[in-house]
Amino acid sequence: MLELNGIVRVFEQAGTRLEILRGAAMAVRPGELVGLVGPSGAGKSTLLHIAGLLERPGGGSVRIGGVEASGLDDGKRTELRRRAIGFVYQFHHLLPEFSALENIVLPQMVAGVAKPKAAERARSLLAAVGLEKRADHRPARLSGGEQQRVAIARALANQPGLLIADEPTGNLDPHTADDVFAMLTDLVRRSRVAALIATHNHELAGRMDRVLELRDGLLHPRG
Ligand SMILES: Nc1ncnc2c1ncn2[C@@H]1O[C@H](COP(=O)(O)OP(=O)(O)OP(=O)(O)O)[C@@H](O)[C@H]1O
Repeated sequence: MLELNGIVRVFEQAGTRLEILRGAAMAVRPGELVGLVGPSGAGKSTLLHIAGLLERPGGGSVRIGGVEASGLDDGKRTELRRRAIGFVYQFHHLLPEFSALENIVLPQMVAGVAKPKAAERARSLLAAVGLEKRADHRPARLSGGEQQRVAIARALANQPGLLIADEPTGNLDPHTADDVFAMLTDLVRRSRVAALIATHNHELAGRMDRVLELRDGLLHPRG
């Protein structure tokens, strides 16, 4: 579902060249959970931005569902990103003035799904993350773990083939992180999404199918 080859990214800072990615390569299959670890500043977020078509690499190939993204113009890249990729971040980024249900309905309506169908899917996703009774709550009335569950349901609203998550449980206490992570992995496996998840939590990383370590600009299999 996701294939990266020879990914290069160089930043220029005050006259210094920072070679953050120097030919990183990886692939994630449908239903597979791949963990991404590495020291702070190694370039994990940069790699996720490139894999998520939010940033263009300085070199290399990004294929999403067999489509080579490098040759696409910005409009086509946005279209591919909206159709094929769901994102979860450390902070939920839910819209505060909308309910949990509406937060999951809206991205579907943007993608052209009619409201009744979008609401039906949103309800089933809320049930899948154990929040069917919280459908009408605004984010401020949900706990941190519940907010993150809604964010995960929202990321899966348009049935993406690829889920990209950057520290999805990084803002939660250890017990809640554990619960949310278990729910995320279960949902990913059941919906056959390919998932690439960056985390500093080595215990959670160890529960994924594979772990890749980003070091010196390259990806190394771990374990
Ligand atoms: N737009 C930019 N311009 C210049 N340097 C950048 C830019 N974006 C990232 N960097 C640098 O690239 C390096 C990698 O950053 P990145 O956020 O990808 O690391 P990370 O592995 O996700 O770190 P952390 O685990 O701390 O979140 C850092 O040294 C950062 O300062």
